[in-house]
Amino acid sequence: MLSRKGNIIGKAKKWIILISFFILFSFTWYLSKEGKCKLFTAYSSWTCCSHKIYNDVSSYRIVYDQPNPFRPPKTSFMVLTPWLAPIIFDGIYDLKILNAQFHQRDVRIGLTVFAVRKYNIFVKSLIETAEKFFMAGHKVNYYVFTDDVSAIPKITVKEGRSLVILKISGYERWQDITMRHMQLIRDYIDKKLITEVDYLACLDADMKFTDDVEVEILGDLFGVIHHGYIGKLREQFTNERRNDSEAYIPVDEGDFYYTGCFFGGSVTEVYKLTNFCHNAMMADKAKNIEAIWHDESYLNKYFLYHKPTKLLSPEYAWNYYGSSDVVKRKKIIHVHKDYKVIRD
Ligand SMILES: CC(=O)N[C@H]1[C@@H](OP(=O)(O)OP(=O)(O)OC[C@H]2O[C@@H](n3ccc(=O)[nH]c3=O)[C@H](O)[C@@H]2O)O[C@H](CO)[C@H](O)[C@@H]1O
Ligand SMILES: [Mn+2]
Repeated sequence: MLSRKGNIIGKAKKWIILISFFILFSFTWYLSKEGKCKLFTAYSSWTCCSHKIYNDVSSYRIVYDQPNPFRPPKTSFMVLTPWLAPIIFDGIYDLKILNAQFHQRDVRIGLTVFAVRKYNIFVKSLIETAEKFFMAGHKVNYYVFTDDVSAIPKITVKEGRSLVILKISGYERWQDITMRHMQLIRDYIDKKLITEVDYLACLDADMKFTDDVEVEILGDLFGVIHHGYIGKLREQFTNERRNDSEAYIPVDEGDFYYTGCFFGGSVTEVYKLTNFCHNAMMADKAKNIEAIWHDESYLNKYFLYHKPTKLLSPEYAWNYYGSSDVVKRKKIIHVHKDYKVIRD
């Protein structure tokens, strides 16, 4: 009798445990669906949104933290210019939202790099780090312009991405090499890129990616605030000050000083920018003038009167040594180089 009773209790216990598990599982499933439990929503949003290309809004949903209007994400530096362009710092955006938006549009992104003469040594680490950190999960084409195709090593890129090597004739002077990339980008947009990509990012060769650089940078027109001039007065900017140059900027004008090593935007806006810079350089050349910082000076002139719609913080073009209170994550850095040797 006793053993039978014990048997019944044992069976009941098993059922109770089984039913409890079932209830617990259903409850957590419900929470994950409703976005009420972080652990499960993190898992479900990762499985549904990471690195896939979606065009149909109804086929997925994204779950993310609600923005808190009383908790601005950054208070130590301006994140909105007076012309209402965001200044992109780590922590002010949610990539889940941005990736979903850009995947919906199935965007194609081009990255141009010029590697002429000795600068081809930078290409391998630039592309390899880009494969790790640049626009993960999106369609990317790299365009490497070089005078020596055979010097560019074979680099395998991930599915959905391609590496295009383009032969160009180099220039004697390094100043001409760096300045002429405006013309070459402009002409190649006209010839090919206008139908191949939606956005174009133009980067110096002597750089490498050290952290994620994703769709947060994309917009109609973007420029990067030069790390050396972040808190400087406009009269301290190294703009061109000769008023007969097309790059001339008076001392009482200027918002930020932008670096020449990284800029971009929609392919049509980059066309306008490169066209302006090239024409301005040619007009100056006819007057026997070369702006103080070459293409960077013309770029600063363009950005003064065609203001970028997104400004990237110096996280996106940091030097290989120093640190800063403002910049927490260095996403792209300059590679150390011996100027005399490399430009020789
Ligand atoms: C961070 C920064 O302020 N960058 C600017 C500064 O950079 P840098 O001093 O970093 O100039 P740089 O030597 O990197 O030259 C600019 C780019 O031109 C290409 N190149 C140059 C020389 C050469 O022999 N072969 C070659 O391919 C290459 O892509 C290189 O990255 O000054 C340059 C000209 O004054 C440009 O304005 C740069 O954008
Ligand atoms: Mn450089």
